[in-house]
Amino acid sequence: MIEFSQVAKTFVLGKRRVEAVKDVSLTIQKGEIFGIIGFSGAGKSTLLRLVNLLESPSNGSIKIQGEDLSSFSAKEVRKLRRRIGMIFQNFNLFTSRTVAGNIAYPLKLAGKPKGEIKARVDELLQFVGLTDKANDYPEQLSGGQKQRVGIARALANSPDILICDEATSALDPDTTNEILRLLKKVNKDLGITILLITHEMNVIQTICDRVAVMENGEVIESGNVFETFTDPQHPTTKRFIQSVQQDRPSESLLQQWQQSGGKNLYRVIFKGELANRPILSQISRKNNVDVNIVYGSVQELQEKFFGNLLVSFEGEASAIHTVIAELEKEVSIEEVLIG
Ligand SMILES: Nc1ncnc2c1ncn2[C@@H]1O[C@H](COP(=O)(O)OP(=O)(O)OP(=O)(O)O)[C@@H](O)[C@H]1O
Repeated sequence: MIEFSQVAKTFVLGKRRVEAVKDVSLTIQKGEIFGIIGFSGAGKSTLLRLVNLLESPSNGSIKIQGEDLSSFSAKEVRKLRRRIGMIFQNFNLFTSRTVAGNIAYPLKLAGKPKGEIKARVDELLQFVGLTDKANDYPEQLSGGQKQRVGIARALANSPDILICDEATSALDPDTTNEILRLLKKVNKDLGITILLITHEMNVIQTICDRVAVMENGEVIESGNVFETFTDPQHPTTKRFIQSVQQDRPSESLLQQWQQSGGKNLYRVIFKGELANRPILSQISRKNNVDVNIVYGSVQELQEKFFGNLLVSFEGEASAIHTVIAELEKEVSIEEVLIG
């Protein structure tokens, strides 16, 4: 659907060159929700702006449904932009237009007849749950409601792709989840491919199918969200995941545990259907070892279980050894170093 091949974007500012995007190759499939995560300055916005040709690449090519954007005439660029809806962190609504007026705007630009515009606006208001706010002005709305208007406006011309630029970064956690549910509905019910950028791992975890992690203009890791969460490779990816996982208690609590005579701690990671089997208790019981869960969580990720537990064992040293060796055959287990 969207194919980046060795894409680079360099800004030249006098004698300074800023390599905002370097050698990015990614394919976003039709119908998926693809998230790009990275810290500030990683190059995410630049990459998005290349998709609707607000910027053109310095190198490489971008194709949408097989068409190379570099060959587009001005007219084709205008047509392309109609196929791509966009929503923003700060909503970018027209303050002097009503909710209905904001949603009608792109339809007017596209030259649609009045009756058709009215019907489409009503349909979109219903889709985003704002029928009763049609005649309000943006300043009368909450942040979540403003973003709903932004989404309705982006959908007006029935795009194939929706691009979301930090769409929930200005919202509180509850409103963020509400907007993420709406984006999921846009994807599922309307079949629209979503490309989003964010610095919040929660957004990736909640709605994305696949993710790419960017740093210094490069994609440092990409893949399926479940695999990336359960087996991150790059230290930056691990940092993002820790921000939503809290997979170990604070160092001071760990030291208290050790000082009070606590046993060695092990991290046990269960994935998918393994979480349905009582492996920990079965293997421990068979070897006459007790298992103590000290910290951790079991979460749902992409409709699969993902367990991340800190445990200690009590029993004969050789029996504990056997338990760990048997567990290693089924799950990921490693000793947690303290300090
Ligand atoms: N028009 C521009 N001219 C010069 N440099 C730019 C321009 N746009 C972006 N940059 C630079 O390119 C780099 C990547 O910026 P970009 O905005 O793409 O990152 P980002 O990951 O989206 O960060 P943020 O979340 O803070 O927007 C930064 O160093 C930025 O200063």
